[in-house]
Amino acid sequence: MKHAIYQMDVIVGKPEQNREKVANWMEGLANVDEIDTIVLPEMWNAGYALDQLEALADDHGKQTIEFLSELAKKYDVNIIGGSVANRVNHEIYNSSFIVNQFGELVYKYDKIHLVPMLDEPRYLTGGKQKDKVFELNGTKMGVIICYDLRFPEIIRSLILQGAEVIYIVAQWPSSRKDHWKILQQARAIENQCYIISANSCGRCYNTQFAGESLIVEPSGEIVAKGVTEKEATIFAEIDLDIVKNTRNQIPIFTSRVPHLYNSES
Ligand SMILES: O=C(O)CCC(=O)C(=O)O
Repeated sequence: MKHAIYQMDVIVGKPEQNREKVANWMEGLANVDEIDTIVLPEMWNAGYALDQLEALADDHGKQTIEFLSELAKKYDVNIIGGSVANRVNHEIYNSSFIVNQFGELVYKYDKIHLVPMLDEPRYLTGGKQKDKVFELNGTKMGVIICYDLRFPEIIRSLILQGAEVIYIVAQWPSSRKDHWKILQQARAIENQCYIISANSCGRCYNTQFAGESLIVEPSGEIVAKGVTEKEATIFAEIDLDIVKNTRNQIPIFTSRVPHLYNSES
């Protein structure tokens, strides 16, 4: 599966301009015909304009779904739609929409873990649905959003549902970029899966975002990486046989002893 990741400099508070940016980026992808899946970063519609989300959030994700569906059909690609501010009645979620190459919505995920350091719980509502895998081109996959990366339980849960690829969409700050890289490598190694991340770059108020979107193999090796703090497109092909081979060589999933893990505590 060939991927193109958009390490986007999101324009804060300007959903219309950001949609235009994404559409132009896709138009400019020279080899879009060969790409199976594209990946966008977190909150790419409004950025972290948290105090303006009442006005900026997409109502029931309608505009986002329509926009992504059109792009998916036009370019015949699956879209891991990053995440957007999404208003559902009186609540605003940080939601990821996944659309297949036929323009069909295959999954929606609302960010479960909200970030206290950013005051997210004041402006957003945390997801209430249990995490689930989705399928693209016959492969089971999962998606999580930024701070979720700090909770290994959520990725393990997706892996135990059969995921071989985990997407992480983020606006991760430069100040903690070591965590960004190390946590992704650790999650790839311990779950023997691909980790594919799209981070933003640029600034929002006083925060600089790291860029450095990654594709990490099940061995933990980084096979593609975006530049630091600048816009970029990262191309990489993943080989799912590597997941199977890694799981055969070090069979951690048959060595697990779950009845001895006090996982609810
Ligand atoms: O966990 C972190 O250090 C960054 C999290 C974050 O910025 C986010 O979830 O948007």
